[in-house]
Amino acid sequence: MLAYFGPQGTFTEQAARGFASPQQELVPFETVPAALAATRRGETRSACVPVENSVEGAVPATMDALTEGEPLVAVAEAVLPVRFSVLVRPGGEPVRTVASHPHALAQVRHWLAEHLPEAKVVAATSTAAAARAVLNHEFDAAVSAPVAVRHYPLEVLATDVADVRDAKTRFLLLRPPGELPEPTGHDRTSVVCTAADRIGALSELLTELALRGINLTRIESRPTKGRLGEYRFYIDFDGHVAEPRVGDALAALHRHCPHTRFLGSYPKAEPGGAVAGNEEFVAAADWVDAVRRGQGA
Ligand SMILES: O=C(O)C(=O)Cc1ccccc1
Repeated sequence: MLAYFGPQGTFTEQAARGFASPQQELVPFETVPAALAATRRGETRSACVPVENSVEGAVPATMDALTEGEPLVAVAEAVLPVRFSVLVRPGGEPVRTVASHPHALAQVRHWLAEHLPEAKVVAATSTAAAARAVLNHEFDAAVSAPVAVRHYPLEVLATDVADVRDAKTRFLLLRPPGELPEPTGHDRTSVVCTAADRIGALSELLTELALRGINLTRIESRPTKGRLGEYRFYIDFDGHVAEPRVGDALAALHRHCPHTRFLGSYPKAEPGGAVAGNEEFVAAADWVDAVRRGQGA
């Protein structure tokens, strides 16, 4: 079974369908933490959740849920284009309220100001929860994934709605720690580190990556929810933990931040990124191994 951030008809369901095997059952959960909790309890084999959007940035619920509770690791990622449909009840009632997930609302602000300027904008737990609420007469319109109209008998007021063309959302497939995906040569590694509150702490972490020719693909900070000014850093970079230099960099991050949590090494959904040769790092590690065995100098 595969848990996903639902209900039926979310963008996350579309991503989950891409991850699922044909016979695998998909189970919707109302929130990201609930989907992850089901996987932590072993009720589902994996969970699919959104992690970041090219326009609105990180999904805080996912970041927090990945650091709190038992560890989960990403084994795959998917990147989906995001275009919205605006759904209403059949009958042409005036639209006084419009609801959606905050990430969706942030991506259609200009469209709403132009086409529904009088409507009050309300946050919902997901785009599909907003569609369901429209059906239940709680709101008049929902900004939803185009597939939502297949699950909820609503009418399409507008399609292809997006302030920014080519917006994309990245999703992760998460499992309890176990066997890691094999390295493919175009992988990403994700970690979260709680940096010490002292001068240069973050720059030391980033330098460990730079020194090894490792390309940073994302860095986000979130408060630890403890002391004001204490942060966790979510760091994504190119490479797989099985590669000597990536393993080496992770060990260095752990030396700087004993509270480093490994969030996975998995194939990148889209090729690209700065590529630095791995060969010299492999050759150097082999040389050290030979020295240790007394067979090199
Ligand atoms: O609410 C959904 O449909 C989700 O899957 C989260 C989301 C919201 C907005 C853009 C992409 C994903």
